[in-house]
Amino acid sequence: MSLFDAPLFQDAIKQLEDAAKIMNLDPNVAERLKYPKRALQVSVPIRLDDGTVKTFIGYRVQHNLTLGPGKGGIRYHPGVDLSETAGLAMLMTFKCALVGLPYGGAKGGICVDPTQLSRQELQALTRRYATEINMIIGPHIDIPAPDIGTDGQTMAWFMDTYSQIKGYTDGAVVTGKPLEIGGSKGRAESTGKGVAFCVNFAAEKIGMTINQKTTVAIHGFGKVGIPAAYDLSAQGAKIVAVSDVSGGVYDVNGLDIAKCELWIKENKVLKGMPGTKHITNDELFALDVDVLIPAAIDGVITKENAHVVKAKIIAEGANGPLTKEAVDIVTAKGAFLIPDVLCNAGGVIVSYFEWVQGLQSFFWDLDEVNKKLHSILKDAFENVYATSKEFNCNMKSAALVAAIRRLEKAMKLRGLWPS
Ligand SMILES: NC(=O)C1=CN([C@@H]2O[C@H](COP(=O)(O)OP(=O)(O)OC[C@H]3O[C@@H](n4cnc5c(N)ncnc54)[C@H](OP(=O)(O)O)[C@@H]3O)[C@@H](O)[C@H]2O)C=CC1
Ligand SMILES: O=C(O)CCC(=O)C(=O)O
Repeated sequence: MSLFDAPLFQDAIKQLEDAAKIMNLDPNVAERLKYPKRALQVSVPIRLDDGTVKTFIGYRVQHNLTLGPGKGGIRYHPGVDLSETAGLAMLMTFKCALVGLPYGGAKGGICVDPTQLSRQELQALTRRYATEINMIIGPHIDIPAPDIGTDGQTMAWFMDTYSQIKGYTDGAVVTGKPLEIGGSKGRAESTGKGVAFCVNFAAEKIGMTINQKTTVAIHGFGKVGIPAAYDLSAQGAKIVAVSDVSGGVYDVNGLDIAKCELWIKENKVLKGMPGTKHITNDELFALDVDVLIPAAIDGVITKENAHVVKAKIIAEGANGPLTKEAVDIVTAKGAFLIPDVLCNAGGVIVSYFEWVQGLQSFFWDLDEVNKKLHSILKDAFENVYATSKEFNCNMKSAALVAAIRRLEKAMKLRGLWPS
């Protein structure tokens, strides 16, 4: 697999080219943005509980560092490869630029199924990976965070390993840490909360109010899907379906989210939850709901199934859940699409708050975190919406245009690209 092969990377390039055309972007800037600045592949050998040694392959890619240190999650998933990681790093560049954070874009990951490893093996994997990529990370170089298959515990092991190498405790090297070791209030729920904020902003634009009549389906019931479900159901919306790899559970009267969360904690998968109807993930996409939130993995809505989507608002909680062709189909049908780099930016925004708080050793209360999150997302949403009107394009293209505008100015001021 080359750097350019993954569908997500190719899709990111297509989005970039599309935005470049719309905004008549300087071709030198477009050319520079097509390539990651730096990509590191590492071997991560660990001793398994049975005494054998197994080697996993890990990556850290920094796409563009014009605006500041690299920022982006670490993914543990069997689908991780260099090209997908590079595509995700590119999306992080656009996301951070769009919401005005002083960060560049980066992403990392290991090709592994974390559910097949014990806690001890996961700790060994994380510590060895942190050691192997140590040379290109740091609080002012590149700051990882959780993504699919990783969590606060992963960040704690990562931060501890980095601190051991440095010889002093340095929490600002990662975000998404548990509160006890310098995490921020609100980070764990921030991505899902941001998705719920964006759904409300979009609803307002199309004259919809989120209330007891609103129906919602959520694909992916993890760190993004769960808090989004809680926030929207707290507003009265009926979450009629949620899903994981085993498929979905459906209740026309609305699911009890706390019960779903408890069920998954005890049974690992949603399938079989009493009092609900089992549906497939494909059936979930086709539900006649007001809001569809794909919050699992990329490339799940394509030109093959986009035509079955009926939702009025599609909120991209995941990175790249709709391919470019799918975005064109659903927006042509009149759906309001909230693009990933805006919709799921709540996570990196509160990561930024965590980093700032950690560097200052001065921590904020939850209300302050959530107010600041709302304010940044609202401004970014209005900017993307206004850009979509200015260029007569969909929200996906508008988000990239708005992000690249900011980035282009910074690139030219710094003179970091060949003129
Ligand atoms: N966490 C964060 O702060 C941020 C995450 N994101 C993006 O959001 C998405 C989800 O991340 P996150 O919630 O952290 O990940 P998690 O690992 O916490 O949850 C992922 C969820 O998606 C489900 N899932 C995985 N593969 C499939 C599939 N093929 N079909 C259906 N469901 C599937 C998982 O099911 P199961 O548990 O059964 O595997 C799980 O419910 C990713 O695209 C990520 O990049 C974006 C911004 C920030
Ligand atoms: O919180 C962060 O730093 C990054 C989160 C992330 O990986 C993402 O937004 O896709």
